[in-house]
Amino acid sequence: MRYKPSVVRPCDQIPPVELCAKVNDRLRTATNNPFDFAEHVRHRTYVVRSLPIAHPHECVVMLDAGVDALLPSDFPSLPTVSEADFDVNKTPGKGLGLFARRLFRCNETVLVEHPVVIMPYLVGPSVPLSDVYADMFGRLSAEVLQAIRSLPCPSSGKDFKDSYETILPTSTIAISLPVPREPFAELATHKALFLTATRCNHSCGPNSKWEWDEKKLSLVLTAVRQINPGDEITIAYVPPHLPFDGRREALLDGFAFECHCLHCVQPGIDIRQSDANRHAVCTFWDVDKMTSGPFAKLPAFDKWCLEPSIPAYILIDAHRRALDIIQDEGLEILDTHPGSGPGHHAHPHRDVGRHIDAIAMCYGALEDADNFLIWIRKAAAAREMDDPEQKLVFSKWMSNPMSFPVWGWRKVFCAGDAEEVKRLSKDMENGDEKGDSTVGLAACIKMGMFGFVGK
Ligand SMILES: C[S@@+](CC[C@H](N)C(=O)[O-])C[C@H]1O[C@@H](n2cnc3c(N)ncnc32)[C@H](O)[C@@H]1O
Repeated sequence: MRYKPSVVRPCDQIPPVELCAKVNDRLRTATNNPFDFAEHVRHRTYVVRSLPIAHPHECVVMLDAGVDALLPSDFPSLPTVSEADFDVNKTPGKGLGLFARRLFRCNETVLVEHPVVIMPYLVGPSVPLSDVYADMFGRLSAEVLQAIRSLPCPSSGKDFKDSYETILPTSTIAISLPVPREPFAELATHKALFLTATRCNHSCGPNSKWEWDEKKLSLVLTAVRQINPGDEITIAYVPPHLPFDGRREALLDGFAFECHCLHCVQPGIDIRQSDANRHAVCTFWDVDKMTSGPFAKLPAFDKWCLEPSIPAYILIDAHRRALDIIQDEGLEILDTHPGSGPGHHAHPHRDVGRHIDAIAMCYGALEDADNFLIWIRKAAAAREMDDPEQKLVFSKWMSNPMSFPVWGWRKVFCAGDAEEVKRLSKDMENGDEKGDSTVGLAACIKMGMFGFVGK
C-alpha cells in the first residue's frame, strides 16, 4: 500500500474567488501573462507516490499526472549528507541553524541533497489537502517523519496531520522539474522539502549559494567564501543586493519573518550607508546605472592606459574599494554579469574574481612587478578549481611578468611612443596569431581575465 501510487482526481469545485484572484494576480505580475487558477485546477489529476531514489534517500511526491509521466524513471545516487560536517544549533532570533564542523573553502561544495517531499506550487485537489498530506507522509519512514516533525511549525499545538500544512510553507524551497515550460510554465514550478538544507537560515550577506539541479533532482550548496568550523551556514532567501527596505519587504511577504542576520541587526549599523555601498558594488560594471557614488565615471581600462591626465591609481583604488565593500557587506555571492553581454565573461569567483583580475591587470599595465605578482597570485588562486591549462598560463605570467599581455601598456601609451603604441594596438587585435598562443590576449579573454575591458 505504501508503494502503490494514489491518484487524486481534479477538483470539481471552483476554489474560493478570493484565492483565485490572489493567485491570478501574483502569476500575472510574475510572468506578465494572464492566468486562470480555477481553469488550471479543473484540469489537474494528481499522482501521489514514492520516487525510486537510492537508499538511504527517500522522496515522496504529489505531482500533476502529466508532469509525473515525464519524470525520469531513475535518479543518480548522491553522496549522503555527512553528519560529521554539520551541527544543528540554536542561533539568536532565528530558531535553529546549520553550523559547519569543518572548514569549507571558497567554491567548495558544502552539501548535495535530494528533497524528501515534492509537490506543485499550485494545487487544487478534490479532497482536503490534509488527506493528501497524510497519504504522502505515510509513505516516509519513521526516521524521516521524526525529522520533519522537528521543523519549525507556527501552529505546533495542532494535530500533527494538520500541521504539515503549516510546516511546508516555512520550510520548502521553490524548485522546477524537468518538464517542458509550454504551454503551462507554472506546471514546472514546485515546492520541495530538504531535511538538512532547510536548517539554513537566511543572511543578507550569505556565505553559501544554493542551486537546484533539475536533472539530478538535487539541491547543491556551494561556499562563496571560506566557512570556518563553528560558522553558521547561511543562504539568501531574497536577493541580497536589494536595499534594506526591499529585503525586509520581500522576506515578510514571501517568508513571514523579520531578518535577524548580522547585516540587519548589528548594533550601530548604518543602514543608509550599507544601502549606498550595496548599490555601488552591484552597479560597478553597469555604466548606465552607475551615475553617482564612489564608482561613477570611472574610465575604461584602455582609456586609462591612453590618457596621462587620468590618475595612475584611479582604477586600482576603485577595485580595491569594491572588494572592501563586498567583504564588509558579505556580498561574495554577487555575480552581476554571469557570462552574458559583450565583454562579460563567466568567472569562477564571480564579481570578487573580476575585481582581483582588474587590479592585477592594472599593476601589470603600470609595470609594478611586486604588486602584479601579489594580485596575479590571487587571480590564479581564484581559479584553483579550473583546468590545468589555465594554471600553466598563470604560472608563465608569474615567472615572467613581461609575458603578461598588457605589461607596461599605461607607461608606453602615456609616453606617446607612436611606433610602440601601433605595435601594441596590433598585438591587442592579433594577440594569438603570433607568439605563444597560450598567453595571448584572446586566450586571456576566453578565461575571463579581461572581462571588464569594455567597462
Ligand atoms: C527554512 S527555516 C530555517 C531553519 C529554522 N531556523 C529552524 O529552526 O529550523 C526558515 C525559518 O527560519 C527563520 N529564519 C531564517 N532566517 C532568518 C533570519 N535571517 N532572521 C530571522 N529568522 C530567520 C524564520 O522563522 C523562517 O521562517
